[in-house]
Amino acid sequence: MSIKLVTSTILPTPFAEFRLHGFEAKNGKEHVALTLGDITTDEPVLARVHSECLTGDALFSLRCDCGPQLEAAMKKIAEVGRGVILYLRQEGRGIGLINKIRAYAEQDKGLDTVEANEILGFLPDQREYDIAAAMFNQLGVKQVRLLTNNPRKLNALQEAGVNVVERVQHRVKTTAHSHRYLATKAAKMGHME
Ligand SMILES: Nc1nc2c(ncn2[C@@H]2O[C@H](COP(=O)(O)OP(=O)(O)OP(=O)(O)O)[C@@H](O)[C@H]2O)c(=O)[nH]1
Ligand SMILES: [Zn+2]
Repeated sequence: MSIKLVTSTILPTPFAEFRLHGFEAKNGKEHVALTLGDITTDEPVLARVHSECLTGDALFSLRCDCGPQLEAAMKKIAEVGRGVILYLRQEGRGIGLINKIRAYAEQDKGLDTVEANEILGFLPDQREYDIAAAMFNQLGVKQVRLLTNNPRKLNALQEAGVNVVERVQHRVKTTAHSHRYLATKAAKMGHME
């Protein structure tokens, strides 16, 4: 999929002063990347490919681990002084915000996160990672150390042409609310320790 880097600016945060890059995809979707330091050298770059989760990233939801994972990625990158976060607008594993709320309503009735997607007619995970490869390329990133526990994401990124030289574990604390969700991801979606 074609995507282009449109504009960049400074983004001061509590963790570091990042650069914020705005991308526009051909389908009209807008994505962003945060970068810190010189990520264009040959040394592998600590990287996180984060999928949008409005409820977790912005509304402090305890149903998932997305918000703490995003914060942890920003902190880890700030600590080493160099890295990149791609923030992909693939809300709800690609089904969109309203459908994710529908899926949560199904989970309120007892289904797990995979069954809820399926009963609504979706695959458990509809995300695509081709744009991530294109974004890394445009940012000049050559090799990455990827912060993830998700084997599907790892494979999809490699298939899309991203040179992942290392998988870096990216676990955050489980809460009483996210416990079942995380257990289902481990059991049914192969998420790693
Ligand atoms: N459809 C659906 N999407 C969800 C649900 N809970 C979280 N999400 C979405 O799942 C995505 C995050 O996916 P995860 O599998 O948690 O994490 P990941 O980024 O793939 O894996 P890691 O790299 O290990 O964190 C975000 O787009 C969330 O909006 C849910 O119950 N149903
Ligand atoms: Zn989430």
